[in-house]
Amino acid sequence: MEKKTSIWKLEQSRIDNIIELIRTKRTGLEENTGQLKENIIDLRKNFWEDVTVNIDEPDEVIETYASIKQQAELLSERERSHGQFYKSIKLYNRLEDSPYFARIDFTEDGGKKETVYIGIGSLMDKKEDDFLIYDWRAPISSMYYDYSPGAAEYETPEGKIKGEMDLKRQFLIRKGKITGLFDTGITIGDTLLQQVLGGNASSQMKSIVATIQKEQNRIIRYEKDKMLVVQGVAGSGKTSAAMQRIAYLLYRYRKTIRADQVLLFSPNQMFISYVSSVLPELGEENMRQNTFQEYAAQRLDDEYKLETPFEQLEYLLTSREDGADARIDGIHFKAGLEFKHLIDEYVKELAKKGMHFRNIKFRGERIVAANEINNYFYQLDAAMSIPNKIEQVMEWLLEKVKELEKREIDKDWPVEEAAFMDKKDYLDAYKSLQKNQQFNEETFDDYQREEELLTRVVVERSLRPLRKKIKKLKFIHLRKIYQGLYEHDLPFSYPDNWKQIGEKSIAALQSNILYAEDITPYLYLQDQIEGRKINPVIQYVFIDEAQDYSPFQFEFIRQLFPNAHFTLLGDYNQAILANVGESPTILEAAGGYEHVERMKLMRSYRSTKPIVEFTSRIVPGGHEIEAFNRDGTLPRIHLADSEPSQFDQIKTTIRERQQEGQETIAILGRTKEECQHIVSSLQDEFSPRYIYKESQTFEKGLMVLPVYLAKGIEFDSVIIPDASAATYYRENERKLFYTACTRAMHELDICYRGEMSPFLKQIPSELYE
Ligand SMILES: Nc1ncnc2c1ncn2[C@@H]1O[C@H](COP(=O)(O)OP(=O)(O)OP(=O)(O)O)[C@@H](O)[C@H]1O
Repeated sequence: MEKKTSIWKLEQSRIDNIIELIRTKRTGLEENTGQLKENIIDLRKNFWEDVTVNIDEPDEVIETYASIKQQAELLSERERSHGQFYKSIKLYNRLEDSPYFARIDFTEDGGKKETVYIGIGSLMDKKEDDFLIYDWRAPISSMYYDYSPGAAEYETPEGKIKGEMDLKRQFLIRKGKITGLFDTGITIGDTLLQQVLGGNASSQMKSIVATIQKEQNRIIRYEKDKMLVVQGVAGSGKTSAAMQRIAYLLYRYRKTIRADQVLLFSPNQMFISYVSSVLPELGEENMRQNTFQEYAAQRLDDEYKLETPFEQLEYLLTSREDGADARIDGIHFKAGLEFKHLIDEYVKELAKKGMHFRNIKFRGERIVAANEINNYFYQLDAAMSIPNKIEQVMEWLLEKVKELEKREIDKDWPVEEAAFMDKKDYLDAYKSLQKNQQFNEETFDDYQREEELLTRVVVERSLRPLRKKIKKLKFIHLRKIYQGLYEHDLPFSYPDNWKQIGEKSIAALQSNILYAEDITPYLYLQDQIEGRKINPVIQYVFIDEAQDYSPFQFEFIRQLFPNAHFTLLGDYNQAILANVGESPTILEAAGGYEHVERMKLMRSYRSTKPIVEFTSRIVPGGHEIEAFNRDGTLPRIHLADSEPSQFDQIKTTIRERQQEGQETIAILGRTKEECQHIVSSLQDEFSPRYIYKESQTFEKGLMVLPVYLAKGIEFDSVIIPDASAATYYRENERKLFYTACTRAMHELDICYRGEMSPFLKQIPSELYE
């Protein structure tokens, strides 16, 4: 005890010294930042005074250019330093509160013992000679995550460093004071991890730097192959590892990669806001985040209403209409790469025949007929690619518009419209004429000339939207071309009910709805015709919940980012979207690519041991799932004999959980309809928050939401309102049920009526109450 106290005091006094140094450094920096800011303002104000502008002689032009460039470089260098200072100040503020979370003592073979303190950022001593704190991402820090005391090693750019680690200590420091100190043995302090995981759910994901596990650290620091595929069980820290990996990459390649060159594909909007605080907490800027849906919507310019994958799932969970089977078959077929090959074949056909174009109209009159465009297109050199031909068509149409412009100027309508021009438009037109030096004060009263020039402006303006449309290639009738896919008989093995599949899609398209399963193929076809849109800037793409992306969709994304490294994370047991059907998910199928590294995460950290033991029985192969050793109560299954008593049961459960202090309680319904029903029956007493749209964020308290919106998120307590055999019985909903149950961190309650779902029947009764 005596020893511990003295260690504690010693460590605290080191922290006190460090905090003092942090404060001194920060004050110095703040003074410098202030000066720098003034300096930047001055530079901006006097930018033109400090450059020599002279453009009369060619030599002087070069000199002027050099002078401007030099001045601009100076300014941007100062601005960069300012950004850097600002970042350092923010880091000091965080370090002042909690300078580090770990210490390791390491003796390199043949070297001296080194004491390494690890925190979220690094700190040098006064003389800037030695590290007082190492960044958790520094090579030496990796030993903290990878080894227990004993022989240890770490990689550096110069090679492996081996030695002996004889102390591994963890700290909990808040407001500069040690509140916990543990010397750890075999794994990274179970004590600390126990404490962290025992806390309440938060509406924002937290960083896990202090307790990253060895298997997670491999993912975070992986650098070799272009593609990393992680299959991890529910709650194994996939998303957490992904976020730490981004922070790691931004540090490791800080000279070459910026945060906006990293893109994370997220399952929904709620998830986007859930993870958005992790990187700022670590002192990094957020990466770009997008849902695939958002990306598609941007590309399609609001031409269609896009069905979301969640609406598609709702349809499948609830639809009993005729033709639903055809749609399901269509969803599965269109998810596969075979459909992509089919489109490739179709495009080859289109090079010969079958394109569709739209009439070009102006003021209700047809200027160029669709078949004229068609003829022009097909008389172009057959060796040219379709996108090249399209470009030629565009140029040709723009020429036609020019001719049209000349004709329209002589008509009456522009004169009439010019007369009704409002004052502002009139002045704008006048100014633009003056700018083009077609006009001056003396000639302005020349009425005829004024009229002529104004009509020209009127015509040019009226033609602007048409020109824009042509440049955006809107003369291609993509919908019809896409529909043509169902009409052609290409040498391919179509599903038997291809015709019915086509009818469903076409009916939707004609009402301007693009089904979720048609979005990727539609965009892909568009790219083949208009030319592929690629993004060469993005260096790292992360796909979370990757099990829900179809192989076609993944291939499409891969081609979109030709220079990127990919990290895919997911769990095939949570493949709840209809894309995949019974086929392997991309986590399993990504094997077709070269240079892929695969990793597995088998241990679940989110839920208590009893919950993991229970939920792992729901899915095949679940015996391989390991639970982190965190105690808790057994899940409870509640039987009711009628609907009212089932609701009473739910209410009692809510009250109990609230009394226990569970802050975030989620009732996860199978469909929206079920959720609405629950919300209305709980309204009077509990006023739960109903989350039905992915754009909503979640907060602490009691909420009701469909399972698919809870993807990737967690709650202190989860209540499954109805797990009767009449509700959950279809085999293809097993994963949905599993996903629902694995959202629980501390408590899981399942209600049912009559017979229990077959997914529950197989669970040994000693695993629940
Ligand atoms: N090393 C760790 N230290 C502390 N907490 C951890 C660690 N690993 C995971 N966790 C916690 O476990 C929970 C689950 O993590 P995360 O959401 O990253 O898992 P996931 O594999 O993405 O889950 P799912 O597939 O079920 O959505 C989170 O609360 C996370 O903070």
